Amino acid sequence: MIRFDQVTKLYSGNTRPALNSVTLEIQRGEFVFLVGASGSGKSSFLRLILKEENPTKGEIHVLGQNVGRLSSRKVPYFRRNLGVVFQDFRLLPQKTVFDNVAFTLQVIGKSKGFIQEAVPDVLKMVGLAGKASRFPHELSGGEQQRVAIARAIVNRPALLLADEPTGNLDPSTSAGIMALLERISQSGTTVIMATHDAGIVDQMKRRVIELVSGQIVRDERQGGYLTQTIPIQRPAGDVGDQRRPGTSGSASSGSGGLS
Ligand SMILES: Nc1ncnc2c1ncn2[C@@H]1O[C@H](COP(=O)(O)OP(=O)(O)OP(=O)(O)O)[C@@H](O)[C@H]1O
Repeated sequence: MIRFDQVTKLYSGNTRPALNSVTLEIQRGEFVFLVGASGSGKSSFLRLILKEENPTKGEIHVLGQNVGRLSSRKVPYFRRNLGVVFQDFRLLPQKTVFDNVAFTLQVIGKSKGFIQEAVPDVLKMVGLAGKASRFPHELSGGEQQRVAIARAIVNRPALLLADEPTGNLDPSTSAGIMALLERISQSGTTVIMATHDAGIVDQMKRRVIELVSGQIVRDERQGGYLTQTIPIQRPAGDVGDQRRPGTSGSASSGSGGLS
C-alpha cells in the first residue's frame, strides 16, 4: 500500500533534513498513528505521500505506484484515491454542508445522479444527515470536522491521511471523531493520522510510528503515545546506555516492534 525506501527530504534553505532516510511499509487496512514533537517531520511525511512535495533522496510507492515517476498530468488522478483531513477543517465558507461535499465529486466529473445519492449517504455515515443545508459557520467544530471527513471519504479512497484532525476539538468531540475514523478504517480504508493527542493514541492501541528529527525511532504494533524506552541514535562503536534519560526497561519490551 505504502512503501518508503531510504526517503530523505531536505527543504531548500534548511541544513537539517525534515525526513532522514526513512524506510517503512504500511499495509492495506492498517490504522497508523504518526507521533513526534513539533517539527519532527510528520506533516512532511504526509505531504510526500500526497506528492505535494518530492523526496530529495529515496523512493516512495503509494497504492502500487512509484510516486516519483508520476507525471504532473497524472497527479490529480492519483490523488483521487487519497482523502485528506486537516486540523483546521478547510471547508468552503460560502458553500453549504451538502455543497462542500458535492464539490469534490463535481471536480472529478461525477454525474448529478451519483452526487445526489452519494452525498446524503456519506452525511448520514458521519452523523450529519439533518444538517446538509447548513453553512460551516452554523456548525460546531466537531461538526465541521465531520463535514471535512465526509468530503475526504465520499469518493471511497483507499487511503485517508489525517493531519492533527482533533487538534482543534475538545476531548469528547475528539472521541466522536476517532470513533468515526475507526469505522472508516474498519471498512477497509488505510488511515494514517499525525497527532499530538496522547490520550487518543493510548486508548486506541494501534500501530504507532514515532519520528525524532526526521528519523523513525519507534514503530510499534499496538503502541502508546510514549514508550518506556526509545533507543537513542549513537555513533557506531559507542556502547553507552541506549535509553532516553529517565526511562527504564528494554527497547523491545512487550510492544511487538516492527522494525
Ligand atoms: N515548506 C517548507 N520549507 C522549509 N522547511 C520546512 C517546510 N515545511 C517544513 N519544514 C521544516 O521541516 C521540518 C519538519 O516539519 P514538519 O511540518 O514536517 O513537522 P511536523 O512534525 O509536522 O510538525 P508539527 O507537529 O508542528 O506540525 C521542520 O524543521 C520545518 O521547519
